[in-house]
Amino acid sequence: MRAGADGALDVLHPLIMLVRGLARLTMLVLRWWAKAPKDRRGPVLFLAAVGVMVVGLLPWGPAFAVAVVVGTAAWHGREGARPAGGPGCEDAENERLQAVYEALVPCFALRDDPGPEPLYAHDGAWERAFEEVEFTDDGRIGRLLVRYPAHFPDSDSAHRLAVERRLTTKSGRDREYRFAWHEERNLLEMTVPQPLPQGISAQRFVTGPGEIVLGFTDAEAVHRRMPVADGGRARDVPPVVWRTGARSAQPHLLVAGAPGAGSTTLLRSVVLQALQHGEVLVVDGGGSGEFASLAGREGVLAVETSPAGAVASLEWAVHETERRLSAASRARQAGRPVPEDVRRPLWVVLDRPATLSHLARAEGRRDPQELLQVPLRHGRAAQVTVAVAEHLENADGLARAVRSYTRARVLLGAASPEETWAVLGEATVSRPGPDAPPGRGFARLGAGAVLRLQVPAAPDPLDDAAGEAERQAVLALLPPFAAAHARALGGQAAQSGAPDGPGHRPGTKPGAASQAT
Ligand SMILES: Nc1ncnc2c1ncn2[C@@H]1O[C@H](COP(=O)(O)OP(=O)(O)OP(=O)(O)O)[C@@H](O)[C@H]1O
Repeated sequence: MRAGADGALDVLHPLIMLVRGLARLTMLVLRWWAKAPKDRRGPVLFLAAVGVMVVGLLPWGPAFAVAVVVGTAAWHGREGARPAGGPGCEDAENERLQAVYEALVPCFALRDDPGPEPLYAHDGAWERAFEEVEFTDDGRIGRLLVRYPAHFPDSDSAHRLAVERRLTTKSGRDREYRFAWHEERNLLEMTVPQPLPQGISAQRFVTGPGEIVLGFTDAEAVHRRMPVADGGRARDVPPVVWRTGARSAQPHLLVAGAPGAGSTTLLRSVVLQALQHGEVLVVDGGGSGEFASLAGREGVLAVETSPAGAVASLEWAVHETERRLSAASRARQAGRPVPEDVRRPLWVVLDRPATLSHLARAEGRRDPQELLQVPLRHGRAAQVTVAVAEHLENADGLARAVRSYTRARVLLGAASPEETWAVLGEATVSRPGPDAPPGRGFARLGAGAVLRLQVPAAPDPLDDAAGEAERQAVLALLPPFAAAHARALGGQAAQSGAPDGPGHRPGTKPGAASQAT
């Protein structure tokens, strides 16, 4: 019985294909008709009638015309119905698109539009407004190119956000969307982006001096490709590279994130890269010991976890910044090259400083964040880079200087459009989906585009719960322990006239001491 039905279907297949193609062609014509302005319909109808007459008068014209129609219908009907569909599929798609259109009417329609046929009206058809539409295999909108009226204030982010919100709601909130506003053509493109490169571990990235890989982004968002090792395989991925140093327009970094979204991991990844060419002073305000693996390593000046230690180390960083500035200025005046110890990058890395400031105030001490003002303000010229990470919910505990001078920004995890605006200076309704892994978010360097970001995995190597391969990757990047380093640092600081290195404990390794407490 079943074999018989299959046989009949095989015999009827060309006919089914033709009928399907004819139905699709008819839909195309009807859609065009609904979409076309009234004043264009008449002339086109007239031209079509003339064409039919001319073809009818030619000797082989009708036969040729039938052959063209059959061929076109066969071509259009060659692909079967999509899984979501069958005959009802197009109806369902039309319904979805009409719902999206209706949702956009309040944003785009003018109350007393003088035009005879406004693009957006409550009884309007989506066909006129949506230039291109693509559906995914499961019947959901995958891409939409929306034409909007010229009066829409597309440079106003609140208006843009309202449109993006409605599009997201009507297209399904459980997915991430990317919006591209083409202001010069009054077009808005909504796409569902491909997943970002994931699971890439910390490693020696192929970068130039002063370049730090924050993570990886969409292929179409950046031109650069970077070879990385991913689970034993080499692949090229599009990186988000932050340029630091004297020529950088964004010399300092602020990472804000939901708890557990991976901001500490990003700082650790930054420190591992910074240690390749410079020295790092770490202040761990969370006090959870997540930077303990760095203590005592070559190039790590201190790992402070207490308000007292943080204040002492940051006071040293202030003096060191000033020393570098005056040494560089003296060298330039004398026509000498800037000394090597002034050109060597110094990093001041703070995780959760708001907590530390709170504790310092409670203990009647100086707020450690106050001391960041000098490195933030003058660090660029002194090769001093500041990187700060804070939980979104504590972002109001960040000092003004931190908020003003950190122009490289990263936002990790779920955030409201308002929080996104506060961190990135641009609101977007798009957010990592519910299944997004930690380390997913957005990056913005200065006034550049907001880029989706996946941070490489760089877990605390002392964390037993982390994956073995990722922990080993971090351990392989850690510099060796430096027993003599603290003594050298004390001597160098004494020579330069600055206080005795971070923590003011001459001859000791302040980071190791303070981490141990
Ligand atoms: N980019 C990443 N890739 C893989 N795992 C990650 C990534 N970022 C973070 N993780 C994992 O997610 C967990 C939380 O990370 P992390 O401690 O960095 O987040 P956090 O935002 O600093 O959290 P907290 O609220 O504890 O301060 C850890 O187990 C970490 O290994």
